[in-house]
Amino acid sequence: VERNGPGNRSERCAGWARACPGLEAEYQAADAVIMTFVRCAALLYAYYQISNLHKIASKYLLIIAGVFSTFASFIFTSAVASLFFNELASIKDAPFLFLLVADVARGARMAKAGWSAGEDQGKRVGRALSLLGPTATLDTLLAVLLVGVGALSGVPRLEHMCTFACLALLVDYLVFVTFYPACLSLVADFASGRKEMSPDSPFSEADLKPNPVVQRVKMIMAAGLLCVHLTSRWPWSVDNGIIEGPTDTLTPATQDNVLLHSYVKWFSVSADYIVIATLLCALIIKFVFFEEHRNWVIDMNDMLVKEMVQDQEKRKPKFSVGDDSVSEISTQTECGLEETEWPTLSPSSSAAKLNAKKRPMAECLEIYRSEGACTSLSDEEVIMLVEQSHIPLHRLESVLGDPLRGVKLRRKVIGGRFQTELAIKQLPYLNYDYSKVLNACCENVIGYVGVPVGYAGPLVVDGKAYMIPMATTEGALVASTNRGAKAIGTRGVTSVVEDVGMTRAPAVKLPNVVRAHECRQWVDNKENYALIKEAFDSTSRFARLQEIHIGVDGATLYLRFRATTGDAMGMNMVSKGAENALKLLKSYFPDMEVISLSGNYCSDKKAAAINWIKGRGKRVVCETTISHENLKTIFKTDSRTLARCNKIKNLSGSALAGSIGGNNAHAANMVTAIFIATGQDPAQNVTSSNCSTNMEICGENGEDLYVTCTMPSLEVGTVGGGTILTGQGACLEILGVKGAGIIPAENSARLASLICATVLAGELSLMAALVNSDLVKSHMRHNRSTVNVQSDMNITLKVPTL
Ligand SMILES: CC(C)(COP(=O)([O-])OP(=O)([O-])OC[C@H]1O[C@@H](n2cnc3c(N)ncnc32)[C@H](O)[C@@H]1OP(=O)([O-])[O-])[C@@H](O)C(=O)NCCC(=O)NCCSC(=O)C[C@@](C)(O)CC(=O)[O-]
Ligand SMILES: NC(=O)C1=CN([C@@H]2O[C@H](COP(=O)(O)OP(=O)(O)OC[C@H]3O[C@@H](n4cnc5c(N)ncnc54)[C@H](OP(=O)(O)O)[C@@H]3O)[C@@H](O)[C@H]2O)C=CC1
Repeated sequence: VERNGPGNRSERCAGWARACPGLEAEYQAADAVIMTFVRCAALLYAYYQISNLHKIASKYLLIIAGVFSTFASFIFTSAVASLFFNELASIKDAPFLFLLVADVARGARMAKAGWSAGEDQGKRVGRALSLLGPTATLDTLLAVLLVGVGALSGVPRLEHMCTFACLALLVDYLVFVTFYPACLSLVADFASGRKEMSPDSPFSEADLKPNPVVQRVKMIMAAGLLCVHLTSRWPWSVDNGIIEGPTDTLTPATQDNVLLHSYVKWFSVSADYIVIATLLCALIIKFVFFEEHRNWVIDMNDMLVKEMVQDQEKRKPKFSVGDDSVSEISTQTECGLEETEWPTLSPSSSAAKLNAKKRPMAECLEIYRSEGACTSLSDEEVIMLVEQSHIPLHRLESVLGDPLRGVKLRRKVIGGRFQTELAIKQLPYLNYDYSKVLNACCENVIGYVGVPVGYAGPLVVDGKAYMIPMATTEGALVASTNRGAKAIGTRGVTSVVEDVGMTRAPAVKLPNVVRAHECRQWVDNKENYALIKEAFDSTSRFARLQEIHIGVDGATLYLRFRATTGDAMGMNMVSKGAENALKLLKSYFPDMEVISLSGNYCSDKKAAAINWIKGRGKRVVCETTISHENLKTIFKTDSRTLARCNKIKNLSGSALAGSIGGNNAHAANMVTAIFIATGQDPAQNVTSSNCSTNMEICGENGEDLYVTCTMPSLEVGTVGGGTILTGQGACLEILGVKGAGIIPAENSARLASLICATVLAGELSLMAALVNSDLVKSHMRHNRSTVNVQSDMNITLKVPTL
């Protein structure tokens, strides 16, 4: 390659790591233009990578992969480059180059493998490396050959930069296959167990498998480029026509010429930097203010939503009925979305809409299989794959890497399959954090049901006033509880709580009653119990076995494991512990058969006397005294009437009905409303509503009322289960019991005492309504809507003629 410089100077400037003499002096306009172009391209490429990264992985991965792989590789490259380049400072474009060659997405994919939930992160990183390694090798080879072409360009600075870029690529590759996975395994190990850092979608090896078609194209390109390099760098072709000129032949200029030359040089350099600076500012502004991200963005769709809200008053929708997304959004706003909170629609869904042409099935399948995900497929294409059973409908969230888009597409598929589009559109789905639901609270999600939350209070419990959130659709319930809280007043409720512990009772069968008896005796032995306890406790940081109570039925044993579970309700925890304990027991009794991990002697979610008698979860007792004055003014009754009714209704009536744990008026009402509001398992209202309400006259003249509520089996938690959801978490926060307490079970015990105190308030108020014959009247006022209920006038009762 030959190049003529100023002053008729010829200079050979091609080849690996060969310095270009007089580089600074020969700052040409072409050089500046090319360099500006390269820098702009680098910035745009980096911007593209950053704005696309979140599709691959969560923000943690973005931070790990982005910061670590770019920064570490840059440091290593600079260190290696200093061995080849005398003046490292001359490579001032190195950062730009690095932006161009670094493949952050590759790093993010591997990070995802190490970060996904589950065990053996280290192994998965190794597996990811074995899958990504060959592609990374081919990519690096191809990139080196491609960038190496720049080193033949004849533009000095570009040649210099390309040489550096090749070096950077090789170092980056070495870092990626050695240092990076090692660090990743360490970080993943360190972070394992921190649930909040788990990624939003599980690791799938398919994510890492390369597209074979692309691989083949890359290999052909690499072969072609190799030929170019061989012909350009082969000794006989390089020698041909090369003039090894003097290194510095600048003609001495006049004073004016020198000045003019420096102005021109200054201007070209400044212009170069002005272009870069302007581009950088524009990109930053675009990214911060106009770009679409997962959690905070206003995109075009949101603008449509805003317009819809504005149009709502006029009741004239601007959009055609066929526009599915808009009509759904319209439903949402009518369902009561706050106008300031805009739903986040997935970037891919809006992008997908622009991609009007649906690609053929085979092509979509190839993309899905090669990427292991559907991020680059349009909504229609994804639905096509679902309908052809290539994607299970319940895996939508994970293959899309976008929970909201998963829910949205499932609604479409279900709506189409069962002709329920119109009904499904009435079900809200926007403005909800589905990432918390995934793998924790619900499957096959198509939306959510809003339940109104009211508050009762202030209710004073153990000297502190609380506002009690209650989620219910039973009108009059909150009003009633509120009245009870008012009557209790500042005297408040006093509570005592005992952490009984959660139970799980597997049913195990032995060959005969003798063996069953031996087994029972073995478990009852203190030393053996210690072994079982060790096995049980090893499964959790918080679950601690307290007792194994054994029920016998012939040769079948029911081992009722009872364990405290910190601030969690604890069903998953005790089940896990019991399973491990059974493994140990089986090693001593190989002839023991585990019939079922739950033998109904626990007893969970079914009415059973055992929980009433032995307790389950938290046992709470509350008491208060209502003054004669409050009974008269607030309840419009007196202590004798209430105490008498309580005896006849809650004690004798329930006994006559054969009720167990039902010596109360409506404890289940308050229990369930608070359960739903605070993310408890609603099905556990069965056992949790066990309550004995007692009322006695008291005071000097027997005009005050002493009331107690005893609830032996409140199954509640402030961590785990539905408590992690945003709204439910907010209600726990209102009560000041969100998450784990400072001492284990502190928060869950407080929640239990608040529920029992609320039950007491509700019991009082309903009893008062009953003795005053106010029940029907109040429910007609608070509990009967005129919407959707046919007017009485229009109903004609047709009496059949005989
Ligand atoms: C979880 C399964 C279903 C897995 O079951 P599996 O057999 O491992 O699942 P699979 O991957 O082989 O898939 C089989 C099918 O299950 C469904 N399926 C599979 N995964 C999903 C998903 N993510 N979303 C939606 N559907 C799913 C789906 O239909 C799928 O077919 P496909 O559609 O793939 O052709 C199974 O292990 C199971 O049923 N477990 C029991 C869980 C349960 O019932 N829990 C209730 C709570 S327990 C309780 O509260 C009360 C208690 C226990 O205390 C009462 C007592 O004392 O007894
Ligand atoms: N499996 C079953 O048979 C049944 C399950 N359920 C469902 O189980 C879920 C509730 O199970 P549950 O075990 O309560 O909750 P989780 O399964 O969510 O377990 C609680 C998790 O929180 C961790 N944790 C962190 N801090 C604390 C703390 N301070 N106190 C206690 N645990 C803490 C525990 O750690 P660690 O891992 O160390 O234990 C555990 O991983 C509900 O969704 C319910 O619907 C309901 C009935 C039956």
